[in-house]
Amino acid sequence: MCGIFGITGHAEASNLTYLGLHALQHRGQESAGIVASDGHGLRAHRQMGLVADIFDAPVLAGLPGQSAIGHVRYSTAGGSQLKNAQPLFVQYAGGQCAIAHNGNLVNAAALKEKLEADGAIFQSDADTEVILHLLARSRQGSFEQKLVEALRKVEGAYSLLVLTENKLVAVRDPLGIRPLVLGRMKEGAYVLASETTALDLIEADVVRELEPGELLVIENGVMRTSKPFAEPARLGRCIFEQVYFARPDSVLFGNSVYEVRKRMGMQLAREQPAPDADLVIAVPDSGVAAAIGFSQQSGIPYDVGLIRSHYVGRTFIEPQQSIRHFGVKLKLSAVRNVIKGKRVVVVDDSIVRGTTSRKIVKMIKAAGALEVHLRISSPPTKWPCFYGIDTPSRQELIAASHSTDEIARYVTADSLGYISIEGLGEAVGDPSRGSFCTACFSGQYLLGEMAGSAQEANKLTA
Ligand SMILES: O=P(O)(O)OC[C@H]1O[C@H](OP(=O)(O)OP(=O)(O)O)[C@H](O)[C@@H]1O
Ligand SMILES: NC(=O)CC[C@H](N)C(=O)O
Repeated sequence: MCGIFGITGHAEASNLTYLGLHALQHRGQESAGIVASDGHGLRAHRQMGLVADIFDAPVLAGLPGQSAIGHVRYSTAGGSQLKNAQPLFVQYAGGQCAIAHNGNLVNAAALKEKLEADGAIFQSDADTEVILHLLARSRQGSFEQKLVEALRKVEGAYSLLVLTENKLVAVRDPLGIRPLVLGRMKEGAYVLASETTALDLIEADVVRELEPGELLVIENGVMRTSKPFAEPARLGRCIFEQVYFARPDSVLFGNSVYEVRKRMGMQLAREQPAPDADLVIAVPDSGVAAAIGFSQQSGIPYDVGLIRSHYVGRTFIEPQQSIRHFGVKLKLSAVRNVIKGKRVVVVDDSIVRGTTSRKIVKMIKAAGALEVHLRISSPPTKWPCFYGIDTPSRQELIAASHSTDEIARYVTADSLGYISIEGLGEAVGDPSRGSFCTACFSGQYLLGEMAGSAQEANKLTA
């Protein structure tokens, strides 16, 4: 999913970027990087691993300047390798330029093939690099015009931060698939981040979300915006951000993520009750808000039945299945005294591959539960995402090939119930779901060429 953070007009730009990336670590754990500008040139530091392990005082001191951008990566295009770590950083005829990208471009492979046939030499496998090549080759006059020309050629999801010697540019794709929010510090510095939680940490005020199709330039402390640089045909905000990705303390697409998740849990309790249960527990972390909502709606008491180790990250976004498998066991353990002898409702936000649920149900039964009723606060995930979530093929998605009853048997639950897609729409405050992309649940990919590319790619990987 990736997290991006940028700041301009602050003497501590790279230190604050470090803090911002820390707050966005849940969006990507594979690699991280910061590129800073002192007004004359750019300096970069990128490495595999977690933010806290990569950056220390001497490294940050080597990134001086009043502007910086940073990235935490969860790979969706290109392997989990240092060469694909972001921000990508290049020198071209127009000067120096770094880019940090959240999202996924669906026509990157076709564009790359054309650029390579024309002599371009790529340094990474990441989709993001095509934007830099298109920008460098543009014959337009200004930097912004070159960037807009490049962006008109790409399709898919992109929230971007672009840094040059003297400009910080922020862009959100016309469908507004991934989030990007603008903030301001008391001293006047402008800040941009994937989620408001990063602004809260550095005590910046939230100004507003970037609009879909907006391009915003900050240069010498002055901000100007061109909106839209591309006309939005419709909105396609990622509903899975609300379900799983974002931190619950963030305000996303105008709503508190915590409140939205709690409403999902309440709706789930109305649609999929478990009247004879004694106890509601959550699969931490992303199932907690929904479990509290389920408990409040149903009147069944909530308790902490699973403990999460603080030293293991998110298992869904680990790149390899083998690590993911192991991660679940390492990460969660059951509280026997809470669970023993009870009929337990277990609430989680999603079942993607089924790895987590199967292990958890077994763990809870081993801890002495009489019955386990699994309740999921999103509909069955049946379709791959091409816009920034790493579920490239239908084979990996258990609900693509199994009915709810079959999944219940596979995970050894006594019952399994998902929220309906209509119920999810109610919970996110958009009953028609017209402003969201729900392709992972509905198979209805976004309109136009993107849908074509996505379905084509789906055929290739199915
Ligand atoms: O069906 P699966 O393929 O196992 O994936 C689904 C699980 O992955 C996520 O948890 P994760 O550990 O990534 O994140 P969290 O700690 O934020 O809940 C999600 O909350 C589900 O529990
Ligand atoms: N998850 C993301 O936003 C990934 C960004 C970009 N597509 C990459 O793989 O590096």
